Amino acid sequence: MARQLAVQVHNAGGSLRVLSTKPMPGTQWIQALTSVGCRVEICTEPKTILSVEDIVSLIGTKCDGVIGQLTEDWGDTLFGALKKAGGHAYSNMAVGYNNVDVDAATRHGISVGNTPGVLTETTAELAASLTLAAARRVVEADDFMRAGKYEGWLPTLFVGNLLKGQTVGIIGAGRIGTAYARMMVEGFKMNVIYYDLYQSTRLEKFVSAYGEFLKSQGEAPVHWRRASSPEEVLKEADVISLHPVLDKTTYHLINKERLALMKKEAVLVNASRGPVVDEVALVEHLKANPMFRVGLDVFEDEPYMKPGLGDLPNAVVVPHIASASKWTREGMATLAAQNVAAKLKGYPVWPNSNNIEPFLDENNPAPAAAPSIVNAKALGLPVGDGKTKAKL
Ligand SMILES: NC(=O)C1=CN([C@@H]2O[C@H](COP(=O)(O)OP(=O)(O)OC[C@H]3O[C@@H](n4cnc5c(N)ncnc54)[C@H](O)[C@@H]3O)[C@@H](O)[C@H]2O)C=CC1
Ligand SMILES: O=C(O)C(=O)CO
Repeated sequence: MARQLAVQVHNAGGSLRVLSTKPMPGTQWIQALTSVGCRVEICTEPKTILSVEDIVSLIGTKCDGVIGQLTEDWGDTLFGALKKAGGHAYSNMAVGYNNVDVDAATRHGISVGNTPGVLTETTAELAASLTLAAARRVVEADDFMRAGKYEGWLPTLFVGNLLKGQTVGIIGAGRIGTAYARMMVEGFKMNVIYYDLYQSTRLEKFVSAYGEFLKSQGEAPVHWRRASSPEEVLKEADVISLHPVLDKTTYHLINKERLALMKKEAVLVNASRGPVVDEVALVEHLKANPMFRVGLDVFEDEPYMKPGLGDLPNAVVVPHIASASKWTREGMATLAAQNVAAKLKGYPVWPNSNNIEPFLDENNPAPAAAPSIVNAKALGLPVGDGKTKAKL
């Protein structure tokens, strides 16, 4: 029998019971649930990652909805337990949902929400931060200063890579990949080559227009190119940033063979999911190519790094913080709560998950809709008109 885990309760008399497996930032998300009559129970256990058994215990015998985390294994066992407890709604507090067996949720008639859009710029900014930190060896230099090794300016001290006029490669030019590309184009006048299953017309139009602007200023224009394979990107780009979803087509997308195609002094950034990169092959490549650099926010075996990665000076590593801005994390919590609240209230699905701004305005009623349900079609859920306003 799993021990009783500590919870914090809001609106104790609420007719619907919604569990959050972790405390989340802000209060708007709690109001989104209590305002529609939910009792909200927040697990306050200090344990970083709850087990399936922990969550089954928290769900108990009556639970209408759950907000969970990307570190949790949401599959047949948990959706079966939620279904058995009378539940209908689940949401990840994340846009990525590779930790969720969506088919299992659908089989149990449970909606699966995610939180797109609210973390796009925050994540892209962290990827840009990792790009600069890796390209200009900031962490190595910081360590050097703190160790008291600085004896004065030298022509060759921590020489890194210039970004201006170089080529930035994007693999996965969706919301975040496109936002990152724009930052690198606007900020450093980089040329773009991207690979995605779909054409990114927004990115292409932006780079073309910005190139025309630069020409009007008497400056060299920037260019874009859509690659027909990841290999094209890896061979041509000086900086490559990974922003695809993690699925069977992107697992180990960067492997030993593709690393060998990259320029010896390239910078590789990963703020998508760790398993997109074969991390063992990456460690070997970093050891053999000291001028090759990486900036990593995610890891194949989170929270652990593959052996040797943490010892390498040409690797910048941070603990999955790409979406960690106050506005974004509070917004993720709000969207996740609204996904659950809307499903429990029988509201339709929002028609455009790429425009979630209306759900984040604290001064106006949120739409009476679920911001983003990834199995809405499979569950036959109605899609709203995008106009119905009501305070969730
Ligand atoms: N490190 C962090 O804290 C964060 C990580 N993420 C990760 O970033 C991912 C992307 O997020 P968004 O840009 O909002 O999603 P998105 O759905 O807008 O973009 C993902 C892109 O990947 C592309 N893609 C899918 N399979 C591909 C393949 N085999 N090769 C190339 N491209 C492929 C899709 O066509 C799409 O354009 C999320 O799924 C999540 O895993 C997202 C937010 C924060
Ligand atoms: O939203 C996601 O997919 C994350 O990784 C959260 O930062």
